[in-house]
Amino acid sequence: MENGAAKPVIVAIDGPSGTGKSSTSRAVAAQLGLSYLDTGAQYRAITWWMVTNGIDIEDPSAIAAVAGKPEIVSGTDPSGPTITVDGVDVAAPIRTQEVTSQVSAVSAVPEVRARITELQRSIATSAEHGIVVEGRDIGTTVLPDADLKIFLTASPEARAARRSGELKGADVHSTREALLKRDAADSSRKTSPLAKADDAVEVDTTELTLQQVIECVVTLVEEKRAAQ
Ligand SMILES: Nc1ncnc2c1ncn2[C@@H]1O[C@H](COP(=O)(O)OP(=O)(O)O)[C@@H](O)[C@H]1O
Ligand SMILES: Nc1ccn([C@@H]2O[C@H](COP(=O)(O)OP(=O)(O)O)[C@@H](O)[C@H]2O)c(=O)n1
Repeated sequence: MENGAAKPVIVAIDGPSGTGKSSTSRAVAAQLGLSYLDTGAQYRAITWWMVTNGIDIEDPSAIAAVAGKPEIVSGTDPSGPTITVDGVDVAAPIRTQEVTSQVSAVSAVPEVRARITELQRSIATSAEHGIVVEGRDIGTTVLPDADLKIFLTASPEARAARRSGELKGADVHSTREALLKRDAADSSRKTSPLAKADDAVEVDTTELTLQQVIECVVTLVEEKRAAQ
């Protein structure tokens, strides 16, 4: 747009675990003055609530029955994203092994996805300057009309090495197995599985530095904006 504020731009970044979605999305949003939404944190938050309230994670109908109860609020400033459940800051507890190992089961429940998807759409449409939203089904289901869709990939070895680097003391082999198990569950669920949208740009980050991935995505966003 000439002589005015740029039209809000919506960027969807999807891909499996450890491909660099969070780090890339945050940096791109910060660099371009956009909001940032980590949708995985929302699924982790609802999982944390289920675990904390003693809901049987093996029972999808028990999860479905209470999916509407917790109030999840996401702060979308890329320099300090936040997440609360019923007013409690859960940024740390949602990263525990306990939550990580249960999140795929909770996020496969259609009532959970419907609730969280609605929340994601309302956050995305109210972002004044635009937003980078990262997850598994953003380009396919949550925001199919996003201005730009990116699908990040990397070899399982690279992803496991990155993740075990973060989790001090975790060995690469067991991290790789856990990560592949979660990918398989996320890719095979019936409702809105992890998938590349037909019109997404695929970026294999195996041999790229984080900085190179960020630059690549920033360039793609700028090209889109220039063409609008
Ligand atoms: N291209 C890259 N090269 C090396 N390390 C990376 C790269 N991209 C991300 N990382 C690191 O890998 C880890 C996982 O990245 P993250 O952004 O959390 O991935 P995701 O959100 O896809 O699970 C982080 O420690 C991050 O700094
Ligand atoms: N859009 C999304 C985002 C995450 N998720 C679920 O939430 C889990 C945690 O996502 P995450 O982005 O925090 O995962 P990692 O950063 O550990 O890869 C995934 O394994 C999925 O089960 C989802 O189903 N849909």
